[in-house]
Amino acid sequence: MKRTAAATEVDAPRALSQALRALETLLGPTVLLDAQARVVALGAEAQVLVPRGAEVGARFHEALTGTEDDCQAALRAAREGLITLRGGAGGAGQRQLRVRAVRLSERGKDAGWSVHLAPCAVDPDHREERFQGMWTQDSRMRRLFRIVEKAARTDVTVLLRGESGTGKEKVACALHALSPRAHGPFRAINCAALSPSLLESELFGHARGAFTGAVRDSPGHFRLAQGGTLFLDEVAEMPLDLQAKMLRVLETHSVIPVGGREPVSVDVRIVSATHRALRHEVEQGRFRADLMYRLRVVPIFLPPLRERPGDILPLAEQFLAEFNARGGRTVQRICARARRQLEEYAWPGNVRELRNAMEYAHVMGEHATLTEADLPPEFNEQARPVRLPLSPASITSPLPPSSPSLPSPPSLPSAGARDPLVEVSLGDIRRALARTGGRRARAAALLGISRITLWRRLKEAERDEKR
Ligand SMILES: Nc1ncnc2c1ncn2[C@@H]1O[C@H](COP(=O)(O)OP(=O)(O)OP(=O)(O)O)[C@@H](O)[C@H]1O
Repeated sequence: MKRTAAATEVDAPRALSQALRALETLLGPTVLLDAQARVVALGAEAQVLVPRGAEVGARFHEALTGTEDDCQAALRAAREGLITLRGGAGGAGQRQLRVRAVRLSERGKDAGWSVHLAPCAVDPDHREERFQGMWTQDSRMRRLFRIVEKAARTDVTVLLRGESGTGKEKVACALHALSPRAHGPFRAINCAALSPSLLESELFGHARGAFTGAVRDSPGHFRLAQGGTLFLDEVAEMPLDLQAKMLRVLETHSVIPVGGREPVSVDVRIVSATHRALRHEVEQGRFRADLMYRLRVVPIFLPPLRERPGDILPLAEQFLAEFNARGGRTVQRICARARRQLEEYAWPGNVRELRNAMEYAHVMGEHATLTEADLPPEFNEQARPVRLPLSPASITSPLPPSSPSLPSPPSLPSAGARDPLVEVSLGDIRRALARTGGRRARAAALLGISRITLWRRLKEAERDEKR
């Protein structure tokens, strides 16, 4: 059929508003700027976020009521930036927007920016911190570092709780390194990795002839850690009878080696870790309450990586820089699609998994740009665990301008039709609440969960945080 001129004519304003709607569905509130950083168009969601001065033709910083420097920096930044708004919505003082600007080009020339916004509460404490080999820009983690510094000055027992790979051993090392015991030894033992009898002799030592194969005396970890710190990893897995002996050691500051009679004095600081809630283990009769109280004078909870999404890409880039320094391939950037996949992934293995994924991608890829094809197989599997695409970070990974077709949109599930593989983290809930101005019903609908589930999840989190 021959096309008529009318049939091929494009209704430009309509096409622009449809494109903006699609961008906002995929990436959140969106503002398009020309090459002089003047507003060309605002999506409906962006208009809600920047209600004042948000006129077409306005300069970006005027539209956002942010400082020119902040806005220029955000436009130039490869990573996302924060812009502090003056006289935020309702005139209620200051607000911040998390911003990522994507440069657009046309026939090799700068054509402006697609800017993606996410509201965020003003965090006066927001900044990056490197602490004892750990990096973060998350305020919870930064508060945790301050607790570690205080606890390190004393000999109090510390119980670290967190999922695998969140950095518990790193924190245990920090507690040692910052303590007056830093000159002494740091010993670590994994209570889940040994049989009960072996664990006892590894901890308390044994006398020659105590059991078949005990051909000589062995000091055990307590004595080897003399004057230093002993890190009991996976302490919840310790068998009950050994828990009783451990309690006695903590009370008497002495150990009796297996097969020995005389107690030997020990001067050791104990730091323990577990991925379980010890209180629950106590309730279930699997852990002694008295030992729990002895071990957790200072309890410290390490948040999972999915609850600090702002750490994902910077950490990924730092790991890549580390692998670049080893030689071989040099990765200069991560492409937009890979960034988005990294941000949306749920990271069940936390920072360790992120580090391993970057090492895999560094080895497998061949070019200066790391692409989604370089990522480990689980990223290309349909059923990969994903976070909901609500995080400020996840709205910020745009499609490359040259992308031939739109990827299937990240599925914001409809109410009652949740994919059971999609974990709704506390972070997702907080971001949904931020996006809906605190309206729980709307946040629940956005997340595809019931209001009751949202409420219950918040209560659980409050309880966990108090522990
Ligand atoms: N904030 C961080 N910055 C940089 N690297 C980190 C950070 N947190 C953890 N890592 C790295 O992640 C890896 C796992 O950390 P670590 O062994 O301390 O975790 P864990 O919670 O003790 O894990 P598990 O419970 O499985 O023993 C290590 O390579 C560590 O260096």
